[in-house]
Amino acid sequence: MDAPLLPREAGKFISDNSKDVFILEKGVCKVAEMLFEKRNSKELDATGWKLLHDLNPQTMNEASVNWVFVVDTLNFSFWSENDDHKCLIKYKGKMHSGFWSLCAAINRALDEGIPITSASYFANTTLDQLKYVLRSDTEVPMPLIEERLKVLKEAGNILLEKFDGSFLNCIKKSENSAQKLLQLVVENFPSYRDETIFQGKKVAFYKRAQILVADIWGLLEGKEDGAFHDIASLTIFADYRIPQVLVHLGAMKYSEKLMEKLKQGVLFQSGDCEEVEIRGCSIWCVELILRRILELGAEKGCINAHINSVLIDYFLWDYARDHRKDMADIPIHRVRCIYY
Ligand SMILES: Nc1nc2c(c(CN[C@H]3C=C[C@H](O)[C@@H]3O)cn2[C@@H]2O[C@H](COP(=O)(O)O)[C@@H](O)[C@H]2O)c(=O)[nH]1
Repeated sequence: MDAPLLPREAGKFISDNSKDVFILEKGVCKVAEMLFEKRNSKELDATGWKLLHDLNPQTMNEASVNWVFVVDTLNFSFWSENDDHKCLIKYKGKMHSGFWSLCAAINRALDEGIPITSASYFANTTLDQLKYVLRSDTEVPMPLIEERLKVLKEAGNILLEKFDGSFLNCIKKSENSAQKLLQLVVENFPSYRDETIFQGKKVAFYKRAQILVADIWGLLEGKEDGAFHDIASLTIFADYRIPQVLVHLGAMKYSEKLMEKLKQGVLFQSGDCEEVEIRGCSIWCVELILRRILELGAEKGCINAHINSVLIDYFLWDYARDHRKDMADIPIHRVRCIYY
């Protein structure tokens, strides 16, 4: 089959043909104005990736690059059926949930002398070793542990065979292009091929591949090997938090039928039309928010060309984290998959 629509075009196509998810222009403008006011803050700057998140590696070196690769290879499906019973991981005296529980587990393992971010180790990890590394401090384990083992070992063996065991070698082949690195990741690492069919067209979200490129950009602060001249070509990373916060902020809305299913906690399959519409409309909604931010800049004579969908994503994702209680009335869509 021919090449898929890439995330931005996929988002537009899905939004143009969506039946249960809608983008609200007034909400798009309101979110754009909120972000425009923060255009000079650390929250909308590449350095925020380290400055705002102490679990992220703070040193720009090869070990940190491989830390990002391992974390983004495992960066999926942290939600629990019951929010009162979920995997929590304690690290340096603080309890972490969701994505941050993964980072806490990786850092805890490294502190214990387990070389979990070295390809020669994680390519040959056993199920028991990975269960130990990702062990929860509650009775609820991290979801999809067997799938995590499979994708981690697969990625480790490919990294050893094709990139001499280091993701930095893959980055160097990208010649400072985010799109080239994205393609290298998707072509070489099968678990990153986040693609599906929507109304007869093949569409790609590439959520983990895009966030991997973005996190490398953040780690390296957009400098040297991380100086991607086309970083603005990436879209948001279509996960289950961004849609929730876009609906909460009034930029997107669900049909009554879909909202009812979400409230009932219906388990969707990766590729279901409602799931694809939620992910695709989220992408296109943020593209419209970005477009409005740039219009505001032009209208007010202040160019903020540095703002892109990656920084908007990071801001919205962190906003969702900080406003979890305020968003309690907006359910996430539930899918168990290795893509997000
Ligand atoms: N769109 C988007 N999705 C993101 C992230 C991140 C972590 N990125 C941080 C790391 C460095 C940067 O500083 C970011 O702050 C995880 N996820 C996704 O969210 C879900 C987990 O949610 P919860 O259960 O609440 O932890 C799951 O699908 C996971 O894949 C992001 O940034 N954007």
